Amino acid sequence: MSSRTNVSCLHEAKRVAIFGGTHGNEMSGITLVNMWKQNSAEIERNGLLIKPFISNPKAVEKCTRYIDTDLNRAFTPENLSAPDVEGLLYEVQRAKEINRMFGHKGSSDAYDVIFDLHNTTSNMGSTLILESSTDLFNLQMVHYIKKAMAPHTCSVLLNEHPQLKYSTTRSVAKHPIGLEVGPQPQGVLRSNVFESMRTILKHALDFNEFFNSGVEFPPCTVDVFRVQERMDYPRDTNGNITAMVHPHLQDCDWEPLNRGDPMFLTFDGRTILYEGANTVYPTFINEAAYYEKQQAFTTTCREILAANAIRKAFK
Ligand SMILES: CC(=O)N[C@@H](CC(=O)O)C(=O)O
Ligand SMILES: [Zn+2]
Repeated sequence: MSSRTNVSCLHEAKRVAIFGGTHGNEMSGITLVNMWKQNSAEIERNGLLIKPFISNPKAVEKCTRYIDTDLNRAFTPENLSAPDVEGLLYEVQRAKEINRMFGHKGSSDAYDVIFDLHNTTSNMGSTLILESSTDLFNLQMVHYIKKAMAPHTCSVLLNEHPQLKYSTTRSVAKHPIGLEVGPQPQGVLRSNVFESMRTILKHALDFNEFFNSGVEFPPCTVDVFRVQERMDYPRDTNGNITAMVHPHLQDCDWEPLNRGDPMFLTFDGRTILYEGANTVYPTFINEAAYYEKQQAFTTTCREILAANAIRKAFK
């Protein structure tokens, strides 16, 4: 036992998976994972069992986001407990398989960490996605990664919203963490995006190795962007889109959007302004995969999270 009371002692995090191809057209994660499946030297760390894994191989083969339904929304209690009958949607079947291999979700047998590698068509740069503001291990990890990446920025998106949170593939693990790097078109590999993702993952694995070796991480704070609201495109009565993201907003992910700022440009040249009372920080602006989800961008607010000091509990 530590003589200090302010250090949280956490269970060691030994089993770590790296998922690529949760969406079959996001090429950086797919390429990195396939590379590491062939030669894992780069991702090996002392005291860690690391498994690179293609999560939606059929979608990867077709270079499409999904076959029947979005795998990264499929890890609901209903899907995971559905009986194994013929005719299940491919991704529901796959979610059940992944839950058996890396879960079970919510149980003590689950993998410790799943890094899920994604690309966005939005100009978000390097982003880490968290699902909980109270996961000390993940908060300390993103703090470590942000520091290691400096002077390059690495934003943290906190998706903890009661209605907007979704049942991700990584949610099977005790410590789920998403990596979202852009801009990169679907089906395209860009070297800068590929290299950023590779560097973030290197730092993430280093953190994990240090933690398991017994290193103590001091208290820290993390600047995050907390998911607030989904904004849809303007539509006509038939549901067809009538406007585009305004040129002043396009590519301005993470930059403040104030009341009265341009938001959309209609096809007939009219500007639609943002009318919310508070300043928000938009992200996933004009993400290609979100047209089908009726989402032009996500608004977030800034928040500073504090994390206790942590170290591994001695057995
Ligand atoms: C563009 C994209 O696929 N983004 C991911 C974000 C995440 O992993 O939470 C998704 O919607 O599933
Ligand atoms: Zn994705």
